[in-house]
Amino acid sequence: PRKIILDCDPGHDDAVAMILAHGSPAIDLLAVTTVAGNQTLEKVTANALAVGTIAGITGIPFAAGCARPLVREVETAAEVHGDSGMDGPQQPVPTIELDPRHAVDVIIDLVMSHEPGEITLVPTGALTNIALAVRKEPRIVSRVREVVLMGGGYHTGNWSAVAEFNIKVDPEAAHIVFNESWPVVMVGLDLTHQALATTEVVQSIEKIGTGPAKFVRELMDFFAQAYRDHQGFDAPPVHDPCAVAYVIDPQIVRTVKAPVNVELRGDLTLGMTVTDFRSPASEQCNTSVAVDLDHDGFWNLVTDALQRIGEVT
Ligand SMILES: Nc1ccc([C@@H]2N[C@H](CO)[C@@H](O)[C@H]2O)cc1
Ligand SMILES: [Ca+2]
Repeated sequence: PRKIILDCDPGHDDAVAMILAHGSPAIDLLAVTTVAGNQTLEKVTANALAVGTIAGITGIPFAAGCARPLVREVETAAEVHGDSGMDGPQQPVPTIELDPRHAVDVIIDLVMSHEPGEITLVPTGALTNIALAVRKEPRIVSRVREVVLMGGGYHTGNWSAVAEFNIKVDPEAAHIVFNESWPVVMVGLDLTHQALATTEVVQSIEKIGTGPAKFVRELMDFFAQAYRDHQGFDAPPVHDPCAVAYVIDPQIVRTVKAPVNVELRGDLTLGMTVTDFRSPASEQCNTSVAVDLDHDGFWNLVTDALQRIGEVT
């Protein structure tokens, strides 16, 4: 199985990413780390512990990271995720303890204690923790197998006309991550807007009939309403598990090699992941962007993971 660290800001879709990573036999989830984004660090961390409790994610470190972006002020997405950051389902009292270490140190400790090329980083929130980890311990760059991040978009934005939330809330961190020499796979909105939780999808999840499945169904109900009200979508795009799905089965997501860099100075374009498709990418290009999703294949991974998790007492 692929060893991953999931750095997230739960977040309805982060919660599904956690459950997919935990339930998939192709993934060995080594740690869950949190970063401020969808809601404050305190709230997204409480949500991560709640999801871990509901899905039975025990025996691995859950560690909180940065409470704000490297340079800018915190910006949350409360209108989409609600005041708790994961509105909708009833939240359990967490039975999982938070690791006392900072997320950045957990990431560094894990990467430096495993063989080079063993660990894949899967950030599904702002890139603040990843950028700081690189600055504190630059040697992780050559040891990480690849960074598969949910964020950005080559022709779409959701936090401005041209920028995506995870990148735009901490563009300096994103600039650092995209400009290191490690392989980066950008699973952006162009891809994740294909991962719609349609009525059929939600019904296939509900049919599983377990507590975790009910939890996901309730998450989707809230997310669907928020996306209908604020973004004019009939069904909500479930962004974050797409990054995990790529690690599970790269066939599920078609990618194209292309140079990507992050705009830090534009008035209109701050946080844009500028992608250069003009000519075939050079051999040295270490970034690729996700283009096409196998929709049925993707949702089958999610329902399969929920089936494998089964009931959690
Ligand atoms: N409108 C909106 C804003 C932020 C997010 C979060 N940011 C990413 C999508 O932009 C995902 O990681 C998701 O958790 C989703 C929707
Ligand atoms: Ca997220």
